[in-house]
Amino acid sequence: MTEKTRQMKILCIGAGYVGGPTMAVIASQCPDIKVTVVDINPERIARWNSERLPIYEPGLDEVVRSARGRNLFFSTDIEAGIRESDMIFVSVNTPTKMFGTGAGMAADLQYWEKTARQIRECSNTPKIIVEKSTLPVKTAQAMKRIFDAGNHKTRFTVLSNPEFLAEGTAVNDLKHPDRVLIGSDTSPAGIRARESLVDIYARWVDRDRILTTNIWSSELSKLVANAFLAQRISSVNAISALCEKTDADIAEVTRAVGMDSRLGSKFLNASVGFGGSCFKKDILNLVYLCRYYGLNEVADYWEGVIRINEYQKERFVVNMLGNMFHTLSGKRICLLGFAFKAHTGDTRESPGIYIAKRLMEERAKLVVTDPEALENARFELQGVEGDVCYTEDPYAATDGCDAVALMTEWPQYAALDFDRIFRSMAQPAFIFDGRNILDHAKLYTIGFNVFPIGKPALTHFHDEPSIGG
Ligand SMILES: NC(=O)C1=CN([C@@H]2O[C@H](COP(=O)(O)OP(=O)(O)OC[C@H]3O[C@@H](n4cnc5c(N)ncnc54)[C@H](O)[C@@H]3O)[C@@H](O)[C@H]2O)C=CC1
Ligand SMILES: O=C(O)[C@H]1O[C@H](OP(=O)(O)OP(=O)(O)OC[C@H]2O[C@@H](n3ccc(=O)[nH]c3=O)[C@H](O)[C@@H]2O)[C@H](O)[C@@H](O)[C@@H]1O
Repeated sequence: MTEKTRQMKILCIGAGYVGGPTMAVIASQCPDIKVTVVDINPERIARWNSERLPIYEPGLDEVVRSARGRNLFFSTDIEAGIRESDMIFVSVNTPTKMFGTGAGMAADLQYWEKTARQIRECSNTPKIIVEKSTLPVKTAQAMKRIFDAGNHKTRFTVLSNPEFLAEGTAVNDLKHPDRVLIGSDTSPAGIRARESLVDIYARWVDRDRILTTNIWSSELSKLVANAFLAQRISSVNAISALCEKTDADIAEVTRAVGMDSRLGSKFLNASVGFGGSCFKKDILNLVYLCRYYGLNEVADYWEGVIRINEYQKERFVVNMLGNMFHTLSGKRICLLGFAFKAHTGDTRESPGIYIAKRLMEERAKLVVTDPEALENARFELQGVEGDVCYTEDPYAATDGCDAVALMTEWPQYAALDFDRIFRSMAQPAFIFDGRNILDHAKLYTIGFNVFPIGKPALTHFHDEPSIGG
């Protein structure tokens, strides 16, 4: 092949929830580009090469199957991948740092830095390095310094291209993104690198949805997007507490508020709290950055989003305890769902983890059920002292229970036969709907004592409540 027709080679370091699906979609949209995904975790790579992918994501199997072995490859040979690639996406994890300065707040950049050093050592040809992981603003500067230090072999150009996919809808989000964001510097090499990444996305994304910005705006926009999304949920959840005190109904309030076109109706569902690997860590990262720059009022403001989320989870437990006669000791409670949201098996930072631990502290006996997340649920709760068992069958899980606490909004849970469940439960039977997806009036009629979020409770204990249809 001549230099002109040489096949472009993309490498992605990090075969996780972002690296795997993102590269699978790029490979399926660009059959002429060779896409390789590498990881230090051999089991993960083996799963990507198997029929049982390491993550559950609707539509992902088909996309992977269409490209794997053709122009999509999963490998543990990171050095070979680096050597042969033109463009390297780095999609390693950037968790909250748990030690030293910034512990519990700053992003832990050790995986990123190790990767940067490895890239530098193994590169003999020019590389475009794409920040795919979510990173503190100014990381690209640190990366550039690492790449340039003692490097006389070749040139590196760093771009920021944060990912906005949400789990459960990742394939659709990647195929039809609201926007693609690419940050670069304005040197000729920066612009050239940016244009080559724009050209890749432009194969399937309208050019007017591909935003190009300076690199710091791009890095910061990712943190801000997540902070705004989480802020919306904490705002709704804060108001749900007020609704419960005033007999207002959070669904009616959010409908009325969301019909204002300036606010919009999406992402206004009250819940037991937000989870997922990113909202909390990215806001903490933002808070840390603000404090680092001496912006303490700004930091306090964003920290409030997390405080409300913690409060919402604790409120849920206290509500269960108070309504179940102030003791959960020895009571059997079913956690209906454990994933942090529906349509994923991911349980990272799932509110279910906190609720489960608190309920076990109260010496309740737990039965955890979830259609996709049981393996991860077991992992999250390993070593936690208490009585917990797991089953995929929701009817077996609720059998003999005193209470059901709905944690995840799996649509199949709304369609369960609650007459049957009620008959199999201890009496009085309680349902705490942490996602407001169940038909509360119907559950009440069946005989349950029903506790939604941000809506009047429906109980059989006092005067007949007005359930208002
Ligand atoms: N999970 C999500 O929905 C989203 C995540 N992000 C961001 O993307 C980044 C990655 O997130 P996930 O994919 O969820 O993480 P993940 O933990 O699922 O995947 C990261 C992978 O990187 C690998 N890795 C770590 N160090 C490595 C090294 N030195 N060399 C090779 N592989 C290495 C790990 O073994 C792991 O498989 C994070 O910064 C996250 O904030 C951004 C948007 C969405
Ligand atoms: O950076 C990331 O990791 C990603 O974080 C979120 O995606 P994700 O965490 O996968 O899922 P979301 O749909 O945002 O839900 C997050 C949490 O908020 C909860 N939620 C969501 C919406 C809502 O109205 N109410 C609510 O409680 C969900 O149940 C879930 O626990 C963002 O939506 C993505 O744009 C972003 O790329």
